[in-house]
Amino acid sequence: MSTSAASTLRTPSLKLSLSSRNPLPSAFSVSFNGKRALPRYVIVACSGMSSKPTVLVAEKLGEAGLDLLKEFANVDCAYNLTPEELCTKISLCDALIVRSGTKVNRELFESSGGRLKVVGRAGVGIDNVDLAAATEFGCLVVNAPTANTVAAAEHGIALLAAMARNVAQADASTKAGKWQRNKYVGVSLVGKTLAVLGFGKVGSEVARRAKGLGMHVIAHDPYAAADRARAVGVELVSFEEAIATADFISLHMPLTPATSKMLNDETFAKMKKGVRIVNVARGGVIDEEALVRALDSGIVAQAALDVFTVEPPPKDSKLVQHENVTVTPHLGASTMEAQEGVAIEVAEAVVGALKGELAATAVNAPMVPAEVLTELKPFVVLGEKLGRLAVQLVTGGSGVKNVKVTYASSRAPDDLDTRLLRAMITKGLIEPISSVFVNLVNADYTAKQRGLRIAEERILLDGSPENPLEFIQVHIANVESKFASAISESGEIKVEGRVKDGVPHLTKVGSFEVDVSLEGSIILCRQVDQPGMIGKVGSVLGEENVNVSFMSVGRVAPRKHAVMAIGVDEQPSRETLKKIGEIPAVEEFVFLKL
Ligand SMILES: NC(=O)C1=CN([C@@H]2O[C@H](COP(=O)(O)OP(=O)(O)OC[C@H]3O[C@@H](n4cnc5c(N)ncnc54)[C@H](O)[C@@H]3O)[C@@H](O)[C@H]2O)C=CC1
Ligand SMILES: O=C(O)C(=O)COP(=O)(O)O
Repeated sequence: MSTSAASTLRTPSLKLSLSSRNPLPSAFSVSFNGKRALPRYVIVACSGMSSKPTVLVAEKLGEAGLDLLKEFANVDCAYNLTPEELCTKISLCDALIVRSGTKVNRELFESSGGRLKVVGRAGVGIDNVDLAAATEFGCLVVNAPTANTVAAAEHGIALLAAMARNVAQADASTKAGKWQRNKYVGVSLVGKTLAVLGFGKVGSEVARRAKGLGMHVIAHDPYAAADRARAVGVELVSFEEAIATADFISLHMPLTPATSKMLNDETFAKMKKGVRIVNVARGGVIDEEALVRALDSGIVAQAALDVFTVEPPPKDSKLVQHENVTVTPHLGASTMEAQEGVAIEVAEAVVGALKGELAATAVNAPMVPAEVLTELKPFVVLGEKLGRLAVQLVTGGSGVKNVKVTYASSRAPDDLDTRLLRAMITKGLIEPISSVFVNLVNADYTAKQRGLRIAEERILLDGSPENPLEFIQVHIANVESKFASAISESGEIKVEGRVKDGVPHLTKVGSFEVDVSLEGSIILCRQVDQPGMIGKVGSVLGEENVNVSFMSVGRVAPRKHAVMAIGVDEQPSRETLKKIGEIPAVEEFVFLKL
């Protein structure tokens, strides 16, 4: 009998696997290579694939990105598929890469039959991806948020200048053989006020460039930091002030329910007469019919649009055809440099996700800084195992509905990000009792769907905050337990665990203190405390060649009740478990698979 299985473990590098072929995988597996350098921001993705995965590239992607993908996967470049063709193909694909032209909707996830595990958006805006559906289906969505920023900003500035000087209209007129120098007198940019709406990556780059053109730049962004704006020499103002004072407005916010049709009849009415508008964000942030009315009435003197509510817009679109409107066919990100960069950025994210590594640009899962993740690794494993143990102790009652997780730490609550822990505890709680696959992406969603309420509680401990956590407790309320001793004084199933030398341990069951490494499986056994019990149980297991990896006894008082926790490497047969139950001093016992 070995007393510890922990000695061979090294610091694990976290690798979460998710296999679509196995509905109940132990999907959160730890690899012990310890070699990988983690990216700055990390997120857990998924793969348990044995053969080469297949990546469907549905829109044109730069060669450098394709080369990266080909090193790891079978790459199917199939552009201009109809939605029906895409739905048919998707069931054969593990990952899909798109730009803004493909609708990645619920139907597509349904058609994938659970195989699609990663969607890569080769660009920023993910409004063409149904994130709720992706999350429900446990599909990670990654994007390429940085590589096209400058391209979009440069296009915004190009449109601003072209609009102010009627470049497109004058070009068409000149090519038509006319020479209309008086008709195309423009307006100057210098000294004019530009309101940047959405002071994120693109917005701030536009602001920087506009300052260089001598414009007075203000910005509105409810979520942007004032000091970041100040650093560019830009004042953050309210939406009302921005639209009322601007000579030019440039739009740079994402399309969300909150920003949809942000510019509409009501807001156009509050603008300075003769305002000029640039949109390289998303068509949907403008009510396009209202914009036509504002152009006709002269409130808006000119507009320059790269993006439209429906792309491509109808041929007879009044907006596109309007003589005071300059249009481009969604070219913001379309420079050679940006497309090469975006292709590499998205290909790296998709390959990493398929390998089960931690992706840097996840959109529908929490991003946890690498330093934090490195610290939390063993606690994440502990959380999942405690969830698994706790739920297996339930035998009846009103269902697993109310779970409380207690984190005891000497760190201030702000210093402890529990999202990853909560997700993996949820996984541990749900997977043993359902056929649902739970990962970091869909954990909260799945819990909600099942009516499982997970309340989190912190206990602030004195002492050194060196370790992120002292212990984690999982409590399940309003249930009966198949191991009565697991019910705590407050009437709930309670299990507690700690990390010792990097290895998760079970340290409390109900009111009984135990100490068993959380590996393999566990037998919990309550008996009348008396000499020889360890030997008796050990020899029953030994007879069947079941190796005991760890054993500990916790008791309320000498010669009273004691709970023995036994870690076993192999699963004992029914007969062996029955023999343990028949040992006279044994009052109850349970076998739990981790
Ligand atoms: N035309 C094109 O080819 C391209 C278009 N884009 C689009 O440009 C937009 C901005 O992209 P990034 O700067 O990379 O994104 P980002 O996420 O860095 O910036 C967006 C900013 O909008 C702000 N915002 C959110 N709601 C707002 C509201 N109600 N009012 C004002 N601001 C709000 C956010 O706080 C954030 O600072 C996105 O819609 C993106 O899809 C980006 C690249 C190319
Ligand atoms: O990145 C974005 O948000 C864009 O709008 C670029 O779209 P595209 O990849 O050119 O279809």
